[in-house]
Amino acid sequence: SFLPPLHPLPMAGPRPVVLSGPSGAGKSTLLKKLMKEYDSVFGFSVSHTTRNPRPGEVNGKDYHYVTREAMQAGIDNGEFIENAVFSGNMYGTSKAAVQDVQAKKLICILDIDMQGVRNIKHTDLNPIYISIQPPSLDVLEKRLRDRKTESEESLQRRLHAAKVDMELSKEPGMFDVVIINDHLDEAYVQLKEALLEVILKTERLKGAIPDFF
Ligand SMILES: Nc1ncnc2c1ncn2[C@@H]1O[C@H](COP(=O)(O)OP(=O)(O)OP(=O)(O)O)[C@@H](O)[C@H]1O
Ligand SMILES: Nc1nc2c(ncn2[C@@H]2O[C@H](COP(=O)(O)O)[C@@H](O)[C@H]2O)c(=O)[nH]1
Repeated sequence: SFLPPLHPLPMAGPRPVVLSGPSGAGKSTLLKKLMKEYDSVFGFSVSHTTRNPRPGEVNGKDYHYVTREAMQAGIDNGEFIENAVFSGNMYGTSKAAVQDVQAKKLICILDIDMQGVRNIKHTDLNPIYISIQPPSLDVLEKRLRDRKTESEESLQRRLHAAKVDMELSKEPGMFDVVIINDHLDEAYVQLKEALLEVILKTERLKGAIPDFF
């Protein structure tokens, strides 16, 4: 006769979320809105970088700001899930960054470049991949210039990377959802729609099964 298993099979927790797209497309702007509205659902994976902090950025919150030597030592030591060089600086997602968020029973959101997306696809993280794209390269350039965070050299490097990114994001299967961030409020609604299932699942499960994660 059929006997149910003594211990039910462990259920997988909600999938992490990867947000990618050209520098200046609006990833951080959208992410900050989302984290503010759903602070009990999402947690940000704080990357490491060798670039200097921008005015207002906080070490340990926006990034872990480290030297090249420290970053390379961490990479050599196997502490990173993925890492890349972008616009002349090193960036990477540490295993600890993702674990810190998961320990708080939050859905982990990663803000990473296209190299990061490709590398994460070879891991077992299995996230939802969302690309945030600008309406055009001209609009992107204007946003980056108006942000006043980049030198001319850094700006040109970012625009060059953006052209590649905009092409790659069209490759079938690269992203689950592509959002054009023209009007911020509309892009934000689309982002919430893309994440609705995972938001509802988390809110429901947090109430019903506290140890789901
Ligand atoms: N829909 C929008 N309309 C107009 N300006 C926008 C819009 N979305 C974002 N911005 C502005 O564009 C600039 C770039 O946005 P943001 O810094 O969020 O981009 P990002 O994708 O996170 O860039 P990076 O990858 O370099 O960190 C910011 O000054 C932001 O205020
Ligand atoms: N592969 C990774 N890319 C990352 C990571 N953290 C951020 N980024 C990407 O870098 C660029 C530039 O960021 P900025 O803050 O200097 O403007 C942007 O596309 C980010 O998505 C990471 O850990 N890994």
